[in-house]
Amino acid sequence: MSALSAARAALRVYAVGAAVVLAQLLRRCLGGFAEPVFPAQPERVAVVTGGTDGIGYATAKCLAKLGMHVIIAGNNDGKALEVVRKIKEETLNEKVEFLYCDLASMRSVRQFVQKFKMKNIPLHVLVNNAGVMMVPERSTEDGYEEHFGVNYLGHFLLTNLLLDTLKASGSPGRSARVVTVSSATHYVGELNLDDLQSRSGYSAHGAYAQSKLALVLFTYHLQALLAAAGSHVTANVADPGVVNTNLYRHVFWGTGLMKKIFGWWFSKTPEEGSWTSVYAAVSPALEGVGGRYLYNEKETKSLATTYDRKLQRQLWARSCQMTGSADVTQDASSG
Ligand SMILES: NC(=O)c1ccc[n+]([C@@H]2O[C@H](COP(=O)([O-])OP(=O)(O)OC[C@H]3O[C@@H](n4cnc5c(N)ncnc54)[C@H](O)[C@@H]3O)[C@@H](O)[C@H]2O)c1
Repeated sequence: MSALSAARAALRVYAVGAAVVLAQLLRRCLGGFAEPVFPAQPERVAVVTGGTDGIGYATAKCLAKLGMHVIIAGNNDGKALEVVRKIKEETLNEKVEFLYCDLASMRSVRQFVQKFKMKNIPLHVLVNNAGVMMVPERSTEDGYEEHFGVNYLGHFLLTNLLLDTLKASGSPGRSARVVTVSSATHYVGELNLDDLQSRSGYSAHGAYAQSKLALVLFTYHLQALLAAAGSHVTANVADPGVVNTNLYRHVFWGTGLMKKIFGWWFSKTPEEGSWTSVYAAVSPALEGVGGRYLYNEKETKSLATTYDRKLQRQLWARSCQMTGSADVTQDASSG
């Protein structure tokens, strides 16, 4: 990517961010974000990636409050004990735990799944929440560009490895659910199938937006495969809006400063940012409903390209190759 294309990618990301911020400010002036009422979820099990921080923490806490057994899958093991203790204390739910999972390592993702499966418990909700944003050019353990590797491929592999458990846990009228957290930046993302790893030139903004676009394409294709197989599992995308978290630690210093000073005013709180994920995870209105892009707890349209079935299939096939995964949903649909 040339310097000009990188600057264009950055401008596009900032433009979409500014549009979301303006809409959020307007909403604040008109009364703000009202906390939705979610039904209790006893006997249900959820895995939340990146649940030690930000939106993931708020999601894990909210699900625990609803009575779910919550397993936080994360790489922030330094915080794990404290986070689990806090959630247990605040929700009076003892069924909260942490299992190490570094999405930048396929080996770690596989180990996580192995440990999870050894528990012999069902899985009703998988929230693919963890993410990195605008990190300097770096590679994952497996040699993939970090945004693509962590945000997208790590979750692709995790979901595929957990699909059999999700399928066994869903039932007619009570589907298991995959919730994948994307972002408004997907609207300005471009998926370059010939250069998914940004080898021809790196733009942190472009790479983040591409990973978030890939997650939407992934979700829609997953939903199509699950529906074709008659599985009682649904897959939806949640867009949290602009949320006051540490995700912005790598942004341009001027933007970071603005966020520090005025963030409380124009951003959602992590709790507000988690509501769309929780809505996707538990709302009765979404029973049996998949393949939706959800924003502010409502369905909305994603970028036109995300509905391109051919592109979805191409990305899926490439992702199977890159993660060394069998196409388990295909197997299931034919079996
Ligand atoms: N904050 C926002 O404004 C915003 C906007 C749109 C979308 N999102 C999305 O919301 C999700 C949560 O972001 P956040 O704002 O809470 O950020 P955050 O930085 O507060 O939390 C991110 C979490 O992801 C985890 N994580 C990072 N790398 C990981 C790895 N290799 N393996 C496992 N876990 C890893 C971190 O440990 C952390 O727990 C992300 O997917 C982000 O892209 C956030």
